[in-house]
Amino acid sequence: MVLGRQKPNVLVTGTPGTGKTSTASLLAEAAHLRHINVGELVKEKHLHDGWDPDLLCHILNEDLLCDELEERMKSGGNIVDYHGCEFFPERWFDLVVVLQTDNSILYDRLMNRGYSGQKLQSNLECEIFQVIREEAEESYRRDIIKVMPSNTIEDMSNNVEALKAWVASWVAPLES
Ligand SMILES: Nc1ncnc2c1ncn2[C@@H]1O[C@H](COP(=O)(O)OP(=O)(O)OP(=O)(O)O)[C@@H](O)[C@H]1O
Repeated sequence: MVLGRQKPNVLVTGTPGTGKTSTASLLAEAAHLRHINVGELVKEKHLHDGWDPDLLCHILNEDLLCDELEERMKSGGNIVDYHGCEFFPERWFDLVVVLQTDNSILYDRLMNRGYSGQKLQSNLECEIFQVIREEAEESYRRDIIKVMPSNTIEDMSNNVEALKAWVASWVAPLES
């Protein structure tokens, strides 16, 4: 495998509301990595095919997003934050973090954000059925996946500390 990056790329994924953006931004600061909030990037650079009126979100154009990210990923040192993971090239990531939140806690977080109806329901089901965890396990090697609880602030700070230590001990794989 030819990689050539001097810092690792980390994917932080999980159901909306599990704490990806909060965790990724703290980790970026702690480990001196670049945080890429995919939802924001998609809006900012119009990497979508319009608006989904049922789910009330942009319809991601995966090809445009991957083209946009390719160069940044080559140089390494990125934390990518997104609620999906199966369409990114596997070679981009050295670590895939799946955040998980107990359903009653997630319910409160999503309600606080004003989610309701189908959007609330589909996100809660996504977490109950561990859709993102399965997606990660089908898309990446098991040994690079870390499933982490994200129920409390203490969980978040433990996760950031553990991930910061992982980044500090990361050694670039030998190119061949
Ligand atoms: N581990 C945690 N403990 C307590 N509160 C948390 C935790 N993780 C996230 N939160 C809170 O939950 C809300 C959602 O967090 P955040 O925006 O980071 O989630 P997200 O997974 O990035 O969501 P989205 O995919 O919609 O962007 C925020 O108000 C945040 O402060």
